[in-house]
Amino acid sequence: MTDEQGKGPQGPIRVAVLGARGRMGVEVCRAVEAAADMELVAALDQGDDLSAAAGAEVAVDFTTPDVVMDNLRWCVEAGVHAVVGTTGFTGRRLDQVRDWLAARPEVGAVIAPNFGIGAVLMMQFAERAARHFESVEIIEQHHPRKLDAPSGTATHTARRIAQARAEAGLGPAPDATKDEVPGARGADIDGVRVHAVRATGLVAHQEVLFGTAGETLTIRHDSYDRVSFMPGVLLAVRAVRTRPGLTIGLDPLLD
Ligand SMILES: NC(=O)c1ccc[n+]([C@@H]2O[C@H](COP(=O)([O-])OP(=O)(O)OC[C@H]3O[C@@H](n4cnc5c(N)ncnc54)[C@H](O)[C@@H]3O)[C@@H](O)[C@H]2O)c1
Ligand SMILES: O=C(O)C1=N[C@H](C(=O)O)CCC1
Repeated sequence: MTDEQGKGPQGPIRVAVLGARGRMGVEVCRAVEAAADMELVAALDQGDDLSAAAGAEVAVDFTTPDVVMDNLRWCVEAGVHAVVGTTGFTGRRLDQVRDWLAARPEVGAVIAPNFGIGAVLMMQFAERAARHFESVEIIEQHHPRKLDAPSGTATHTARRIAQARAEAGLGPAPDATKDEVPGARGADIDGVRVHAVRATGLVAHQEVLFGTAGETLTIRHDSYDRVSFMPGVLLAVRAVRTRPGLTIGLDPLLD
């Protein structure tokens, strides 16, 4: 239940942003400040003391893969719910987060490789199509200042496709390549080839190309502006307080 300003019975949701001076952090600060039911209580970046986020109910992390685990550990131990968009989450990292959360069962964390609603649907559509096609490859395209390749979204998509193919009893996609310049066939993520393109002018884009006898299917998503991620981030901030434990991806929040 909310009042006329959209605030809950205990006032606005107190939000801290980690990575606040980054490309995503700036946009998240703007979105939180514009949301009637939220209050930005800390905007922190490299070198700032995390204890300034102790008064927050929810911390949103868009930092870098090398620091996100320390931030997340701090949040869980401090009892601050976490919404994490930073990439670099391997299965081992997710297990580690589950362990931390097990010790603080009232705390929630949402970790999503992509907060764009269209991107979430693109991944769902790709997972659904995966069982019907012999071949699949992913082409992701991003701005050249991105630190990681392939993208978190592409890695997550590849893992979901690989799982769907395995459940459908599909073997490896056909590929006669014998003579290869290293990298020409992309990265192998659970048996799915992923090609990473970096170019000025791009923001975040992905194509999933499926093929079978006589036909192909291309599923494509484009983020032209980082505002595209904000509805998903705000949705997660609102939801995480009542979702203890680990939530991976935005899918369960959309349903
Ligand atoms: N999940 C999504 O929807 C989504 C969307 C866009 C980007 N991303 C990911 O978010 C991350 C950030 O992307 P970006 O383009 O904003 O990068 P960026 O380099 O512009 O921003 C990262 C910010 O984190 C800061 N930082 C570094 N160490 C820190 C620390 N210890 N504490 C606090 N801040 C620290 C940096 O100074 C910088 O300002 C990347 O991993 C990217 O892949 C995810
Ligand atoms: O700009 C980035 O960096 C992005 N990172 C995420 C990823 O790696 O999938 C989401 C899209 C934008």
